[in-house]
Amino acid sequence: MSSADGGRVRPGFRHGGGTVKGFVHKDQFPRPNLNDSLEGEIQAFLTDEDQLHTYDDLTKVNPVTPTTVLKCLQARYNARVFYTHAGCTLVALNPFQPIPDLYSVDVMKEYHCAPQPQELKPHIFIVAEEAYRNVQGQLEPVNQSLVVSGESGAGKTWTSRCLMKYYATVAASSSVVKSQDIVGRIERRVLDSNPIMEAFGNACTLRNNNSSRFGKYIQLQLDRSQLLVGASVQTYLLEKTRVACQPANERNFHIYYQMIKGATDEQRKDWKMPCGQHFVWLPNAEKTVEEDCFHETVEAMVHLGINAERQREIFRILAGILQLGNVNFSPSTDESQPCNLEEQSKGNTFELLFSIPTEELQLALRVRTLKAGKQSVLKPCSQTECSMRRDCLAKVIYAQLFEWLVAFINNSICADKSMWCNFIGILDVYGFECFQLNNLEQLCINYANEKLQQHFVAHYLRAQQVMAASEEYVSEGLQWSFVKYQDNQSCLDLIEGSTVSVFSLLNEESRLNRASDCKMFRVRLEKELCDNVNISWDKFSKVPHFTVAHYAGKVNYQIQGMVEKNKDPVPPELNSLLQKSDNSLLHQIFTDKETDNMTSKGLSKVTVVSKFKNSLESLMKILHTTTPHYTRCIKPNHDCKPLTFKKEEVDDLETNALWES
Ligand SMILES: Nc1ncnc2c1ncn2[C@@H]1O[C@H](COP(=O)(O)OP(=O)(O)OP(=O)(O)O)[C@@H](O)[C@H]1O
Repeated sequence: MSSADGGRVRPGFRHGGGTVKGFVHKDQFPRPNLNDSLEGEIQAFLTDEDQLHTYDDLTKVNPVTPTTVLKCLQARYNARVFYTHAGCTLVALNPFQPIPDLYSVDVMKEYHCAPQPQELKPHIFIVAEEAYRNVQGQLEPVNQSLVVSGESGAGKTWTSRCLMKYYATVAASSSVVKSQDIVGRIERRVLDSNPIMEAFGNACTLRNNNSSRFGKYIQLQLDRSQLLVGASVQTYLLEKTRVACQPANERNFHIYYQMIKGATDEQRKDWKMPCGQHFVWLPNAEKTVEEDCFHETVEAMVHLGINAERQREIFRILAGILQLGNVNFSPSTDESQPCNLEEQSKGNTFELLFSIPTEELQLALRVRTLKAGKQSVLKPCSQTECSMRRDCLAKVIYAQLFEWLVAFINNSICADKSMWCNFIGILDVYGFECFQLNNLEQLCINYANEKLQQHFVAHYLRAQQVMAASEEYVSEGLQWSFVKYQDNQSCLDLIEGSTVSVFSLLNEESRLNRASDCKMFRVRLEKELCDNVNISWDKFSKVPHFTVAHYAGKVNYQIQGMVEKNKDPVPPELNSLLQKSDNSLLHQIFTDKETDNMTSKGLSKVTVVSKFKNSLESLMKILHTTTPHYTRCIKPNHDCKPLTFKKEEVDDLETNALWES
């Protein structure tokens, strides 16, 4: 998610919160008085440099230390080997360039047809095939989850796409039906959901040119014959603020650049977007990324059944949002600078794009309606308030449009429940985040990671118990022992607990909706959570914050703005305005649902954290009923340079936590 400065701070994770240290051979325990001998063992292991790339499972490395493990990964990377097992986890190193034939249909078939795929070279297709075979197997649970994690730019989206392509190939139902109708083919439609969701939900950031600004869980539905018959997508926490505010040197969502770069003259005319027009909300438009391909998005829309008229409505809405960004409410000393919306937007722009009368839009942005008993009082907004209302309008429209698209995609690809019996889920979630300034977005993301960490720990320990009991280890006379791991339940209780927790206090403050909520939230946090060891404060800090000791390290969260973000208010005037739109899509997405959920003050009855917590709980429930498979993607250098592995830059917090001992 966004960071004001884009810079990533490395918290003291090496000595930070507890983590799963995994399962290491007893002889590998680094005891304080054996430091020298451990150092000796490390050096001895590293001497055989030519052999390092041959370790296809990091549990075979001896001793297991961050140094030895990273050296092995580096050696493998330099030998162009990008996948390595780490016990029950697959480690995927990002090559940052297409590798010929690594993911071809022939390679898919090789893994799919192999009697023992795990005997082939480590590959994401081993994970895919194992999950696929488990679905057929007798072992419960037969439903599978593929959890893909890693820091921004590590390759999660790429990996998820690879997995989807694998199943769309090996489990293709159309080849059986021999359908010639490519547009109607379910696997084609499932794959086509990717370019659409990426166009609307991904953006070029400092860390990744194609960064997903939302989390997603895709469920691939299989019938009795193991054929792919449908899919459904659940998304989490779209970073909607990006539409009206882009961090320095980053871009807005891809779709906007696709539109300005790929539209025909006719479309530009329709969207009132003449060539050369400057858009405040479209920074760094000169930067072109691979994902700037409009026709691919449109083609995918067509395949999924979004007809020309709907597309037109969608693009008009998007163009309208862009025009909003050019509306300026600050007083101008320049007399020639227009001050009303109509003049600023050159005529009837908003009437055409949003299908709402300009005067009404102007009124909704500039005037607040206060209820005093049965009477309504109109109060002009300050310039700051006007700008906030404008940004809010843009964000709420974009977020609702995204939600509508996801629902449309689901309608188009979801199979009737009677048609499928099992599923393979693919979870692509944002990794643990720690910036110089962190706020509600990071708190939610890191909370999700705490949840997944807990799930991983439980699964990891179960897997290790099975492994320890396996004949292989017994026959080799190896003794294994658990290394201390810290249960992160107390940190989860701190964040989400039902009695007194960060979320419960935040929600209370949000509901009270008092003017001094930031100060009150701080006071209450300090008072009510003063005995909790997982939270601390630096009372002398100029920026009020609290620090949470997460499993991957400590993170400071800024208190300023957190309550407001949690309330996520939408002025009621804006909602009623959008409901009046003659753009049938805009009208539809604002009619049913939003109003039911709003209080008269424009506050959502469900706060951001409650909504997120609920959706995460549903996800965890699903994960608990499946057999999980973990893939950890690793970014080998900060600058996304092809084939470059910089050990010192592999600072993925959770990855290090995995093999630190
Ligand atoms: N296996 C791969 N082979 C070739 N290139 C890859 C591979 N994995 C990732 N990449 C490259 O790395 C870029 C970043 O990967 P990706 O977008 O999947 O990261 P991410 O982990 O999803 O990041 P974010 O959290 O920001 O969304 C891709 O756009 C692609 O160029």
